[in-house]
Parts: sequence; structure tokens; C-alpha cells
Amino acid sequence: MAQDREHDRKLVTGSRLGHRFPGTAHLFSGLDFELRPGRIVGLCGPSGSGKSTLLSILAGWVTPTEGRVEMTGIARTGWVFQNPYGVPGRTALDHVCLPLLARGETRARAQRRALAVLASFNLARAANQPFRELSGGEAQRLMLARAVCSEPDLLLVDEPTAQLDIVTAATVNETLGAVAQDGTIVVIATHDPQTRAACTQVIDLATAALHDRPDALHDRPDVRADGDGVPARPGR
Ligand SMILES: Nc1ncnc2c1ncn2[C@@H]1O[C@H](COP(=O)(O)OP(=O)(O)OP(=O)(O)O)[C@@H](O)[C@H]1O
Repeated sequence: MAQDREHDRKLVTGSRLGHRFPGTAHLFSGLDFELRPGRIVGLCGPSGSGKSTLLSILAGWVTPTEGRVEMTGIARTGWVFQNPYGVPGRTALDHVCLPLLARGETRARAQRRALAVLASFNLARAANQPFRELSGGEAQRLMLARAVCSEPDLLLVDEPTAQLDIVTAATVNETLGAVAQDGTIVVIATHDPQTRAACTQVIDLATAALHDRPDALHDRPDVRADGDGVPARPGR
């Protein structure tokens, strides 16, 4: 199928990837991975282990001090920060319509799609609320909804469930899973065990940094794909 071929084309590869900031020890080194659509990739590890740094490397904002990242078929990268930002007086719906209108959708089609995506993030009731009235968790889910509507090939998300209750977090994880199934490579930096459990592939920076173990990057057994699960090296 054409969609399958499209999925096959998208690939993000990390080869012997490592990073240290000037004057600091390695955050991680020797990371090898292949990221493809259809899976949610979790970047895990304790605070300060380099999760946001690795997201920045994948976004192309930080150049790794070792190794390289190669992208195939990635035209658009979306990023959702830990701190939501928006236009205080604009409604949630306006925020999510914007990328659709920018791509040339009519207002009616943009609104239909935006409402569906808002609902998938459990935000249907907030659609007509101005951004300034949203809670922290609602605002962060709005950022996710907006990023999804820009249809990125690679979606980088920092701590999407940190401010959410268990039920809402499960909805977010489920929706991000559906986005991945739809052809986006989804990478999530997370501390949250529930989100980690929802990830189908995990890059564990704690393991990578501290132990020479072959399971620093592993798929869940039920979704294991060939070519992953390569070893990572100690970084410090
Ligand atoms: N530009 C920079 N220059 C120097 N050190 C930095 C820079 N950016 C981050 N660091 C340091 O690198 C380490 C890793 O930071 P990073 O934000 O990637 O960790 P993290 O795993 O995402 O942490 P958290 O879970 O707390 O968000 C931290 O000690 C941080 O202070």
C-alpha cells in the first residue's frame, strides 16, 4: 500500500551518539538506534540524564559531540515543550486550527479536524475557552493537539503527562500511539512509569550512561522489530 511505503521511507538513525557540554562529563555515549513510524519511543532516565538534550539533538538544535543522527523522509519535525505557550485571548480551537489553515484547509474543514483532535486529547469541552483560562495540563494537551495538526513526520515531546491525572495521561498516551500508527515517528522524554509502559520502544539513558548493557534500547517483546536493541556504552 502507498501508506506503507510512505511509512517505510521514514527513518531516524542514531549512530554511536554521545554528548557532553563543555566542562561536563558525558551525559550519554555510544547510543545506537533506529526510529520508525508505528512505535512510540520513550526517552527515559533520571532528571539530568540528558533526555531533553537528546530531543534537542533529534530536533537539530544541538550538535552531538560524538556520533551522528541521520534522517530519511523527515520533512517536518514537531516539538512540544514542557512549558505551553499560546496567545492568551485566542481560543483552544483557534490554536489547533492554525496549522491546518496554514496548510490551505478551508475554515470549515480545519474546524472539523481540529475539534476531532481536541476530543482525542480530552479537550472537546475546552474548545471555545481562551488559552489564558486553560489549566496547565489542558494547555499542554492543546500544544500536543496543535502539533498533531501540523502533521509532522517526527514528533518530539517533552514530559507530556507530567501534569496529568492517570486517566487523562492514559488518553494522551493512547492518542500519541494512534498518531504513531498514522505514520509519525513519536519520541517522548518521560519520567512517568505509565507513559514509559505505553512506549513500544525505550531508550534508557540511565542504563546507557552507567552500564554496558545490551538492553539500553529495547522494544516491548510483543512489538519487537528486527534491527533494534543494539548495545549502548557507558558514558561516565
Ligand atoms: N546548554 C547547556 N550547557 C551546559 N549544560 C547543560 C546545557 N543544557 C543542559 N545542560 C545540563 O545537561 C544535563 C542534562 O540536561 P537535560 O535537560 O537534557 O536532562 P533531562 O534528563 O531532560 O532532565 P529533566 O528530567 O530534569 O528534564 C543537566 O545537568 C543540565 O544542567
